[in-house]
Amino acid sequence: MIEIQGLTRTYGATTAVDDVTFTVEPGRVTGFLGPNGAGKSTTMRMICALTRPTSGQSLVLGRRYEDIPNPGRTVGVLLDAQAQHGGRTGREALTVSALTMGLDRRRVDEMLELVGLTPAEARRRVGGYSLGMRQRLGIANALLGDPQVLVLDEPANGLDPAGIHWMRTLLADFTRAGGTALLSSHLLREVEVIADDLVVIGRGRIVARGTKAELLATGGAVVRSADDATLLVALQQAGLDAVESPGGGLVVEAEPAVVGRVAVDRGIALTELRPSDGGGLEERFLQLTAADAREGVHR
Ligand SMILES: Nc1ncnc2c1ncn2[C@@H]1O[C@H](COP(=O)(O)OP(=O)(O)OP(=O)(O)O)[C@@H](O)[C@H]1O
Repeated sequence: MIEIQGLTRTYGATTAVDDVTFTVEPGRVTGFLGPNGAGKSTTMRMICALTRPTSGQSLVLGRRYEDIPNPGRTVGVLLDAQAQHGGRTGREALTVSALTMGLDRRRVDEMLELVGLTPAEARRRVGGYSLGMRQRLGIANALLGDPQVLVLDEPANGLDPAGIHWMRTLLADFTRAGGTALLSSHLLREVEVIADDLVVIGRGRIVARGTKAELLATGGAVVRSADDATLLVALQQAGLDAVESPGGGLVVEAEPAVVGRVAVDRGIALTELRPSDGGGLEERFLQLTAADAREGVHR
């Protein structure tokens, strides 16, 4: 379990992480979702004691990370797959980690096989690896010490759909055995596929958390009309939380019937009206973070 309580980090006038509280449960994959610059990496770095919190704390299995002896045996971490030493081969990189942690070298071969890096690939220098291969190596490195907890920052970045499916299976096996997994992503589709629970962050603050099913169930409505600008004002005047969807139309935090009633009352012809659940987590995510996305970095 990871328990995060009131975690805050400021850089000068910027509050990168703002009073963040959530729990990552064992036996489940928790997706940490947010647009670029939302504060995911900073939060994960604070969990792993690489960044000092301005206030608040995080506990991994009841202890501060810095108080865990030989932490790689307890917490597997992948923070930046690109940052791996380019001059070493994949096998050498894992061997160095294994020796540092006091592990049997045989563990290296097991992990290479687990992440699907062939012996020939493992003999190549990491500098020549694709991003997907680096991610696999980084995951092998995180799993090397047979940890109970995984903290993975954007692990699916660079993986193709088959790679993402592979990761889902790998993390499902890990959590089925009682492991705790926290993984971040700014790509909703990845998280939708992989995670059981979700924590959504925008501009350093938690904007939603719950099981994936819960967040989808409270999805609101998607609406398009002959005059979206007028409809937006009408919905907001009716006290509803409505925002423009980057994909066109409006996302409204209300039942479709309520949205339809406002449109009828104002005489606005609708061209589309449906529960946003049908569009998956993406609309929900955009709806949740639209107001919180940092200017110019929301995608
Ligand atoms: N060392 C630092 N110095 C100054 N500002 C920082 C530092 N690290 C992060 N920030 C700022 O804190 C905010 C959150 O950044 P962070 O990297 O945690 O976001 P993120 O959600 O991981 O984004 P991304 O998906 O782009 O990696 C950003 O505005 C970033 O510019």
